[in-house]
Amino acid sequence: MAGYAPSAKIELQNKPVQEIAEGGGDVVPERYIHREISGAGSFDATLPYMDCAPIDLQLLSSSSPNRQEELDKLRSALHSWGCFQVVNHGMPASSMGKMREAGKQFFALPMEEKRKYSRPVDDLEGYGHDTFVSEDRILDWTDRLYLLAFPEERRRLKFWPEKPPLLREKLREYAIKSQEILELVLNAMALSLGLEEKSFLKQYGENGMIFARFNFYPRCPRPDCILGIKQHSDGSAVTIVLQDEKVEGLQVLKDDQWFKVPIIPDALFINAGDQVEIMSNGIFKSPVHRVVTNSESERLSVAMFCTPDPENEIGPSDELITDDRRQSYKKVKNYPMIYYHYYELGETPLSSVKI
Ligand SMILES: O=C(O)CCC(=O)C(=O)O
Ligand SMILES: [Fe+2]
Repeated sequence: MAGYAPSAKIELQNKPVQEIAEGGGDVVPERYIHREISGAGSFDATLPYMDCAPIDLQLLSSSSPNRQEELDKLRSALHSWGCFQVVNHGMPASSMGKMREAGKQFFALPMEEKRKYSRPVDDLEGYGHDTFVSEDRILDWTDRLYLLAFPEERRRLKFWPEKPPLLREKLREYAIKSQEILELVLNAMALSLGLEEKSFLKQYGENGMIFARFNFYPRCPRPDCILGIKQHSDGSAVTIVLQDEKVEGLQVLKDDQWFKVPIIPDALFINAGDQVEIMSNGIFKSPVHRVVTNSESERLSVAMFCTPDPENEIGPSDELITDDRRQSYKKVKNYPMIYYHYYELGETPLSSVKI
């Protein structure tokens, strides 16, 4: 296969993707190649777009007579897609722009500057790329900066880049706003299912955490067989994604068909994570999604993974367990631990807690 270089495997597998990409040429290490899907048009640009109407967050949490209609829209989007785009979310467009700018400026820094924030092998936080214990896991064409961003007092600033100065300041603000959005969304989710408004937020707990992940996808010489992020669902309760303002790449699986997520200016993309699928007893889906690469443009996104208090027990709400709908998930604590264990092995984490 053209561009397939087995001999490069050991030498290159731990390099940042950005360095491989900057090396030029179309030879990429074997560990990035999805052989089962390689071939022209695998990640076809002609795929349909996800055609789900954006949700108005302000309306969801208002006392307007149109609120119920918006709650119904939310329930239907989460049931069929597991995700939606949100407008009127309260995140200033300027904050969104600054976050993208900060991320782009960070990845544009010289490697030695970025390496000051490298993720240690036994840690989740810091700058780095995929590392898998298992040799046969295919690697993602992305470099990342992963930081616990909320609550503020739990930040580990040694991983927070000093350059560009914009990053620390803007991420701090962005995380506080993200927590507000999360709370509104969890409450609306519960209400839309006829539950007590705070029931999901109570499960989430007061000691929940938000992890920010800047995903940088360099230009890729083989978009036909290399993925920016392989298909997965998120281990969070809710993920709030700030997409690149120009470059598409995110795709969602629904009924065995991939759909492209369109770029809607000033909207945020929100998806349920596995823990909301559990709380809703499977009524809401934690969608399988992936990111494709492209050879023309790099792409940057920022995902905010809203993660319940690891001490809290997460489980299907009692009211959602009925004669017609049996309990489909076990109660879990610290689900991300379970998630990473199965993800490493290439298995579906959520299956391990299904009854
Ligand atoms: O880059 C994106 O648009 C989504 C990223 C994503 O799915 C993730 O970080 O889990
Ligand atoms: Fe994701």
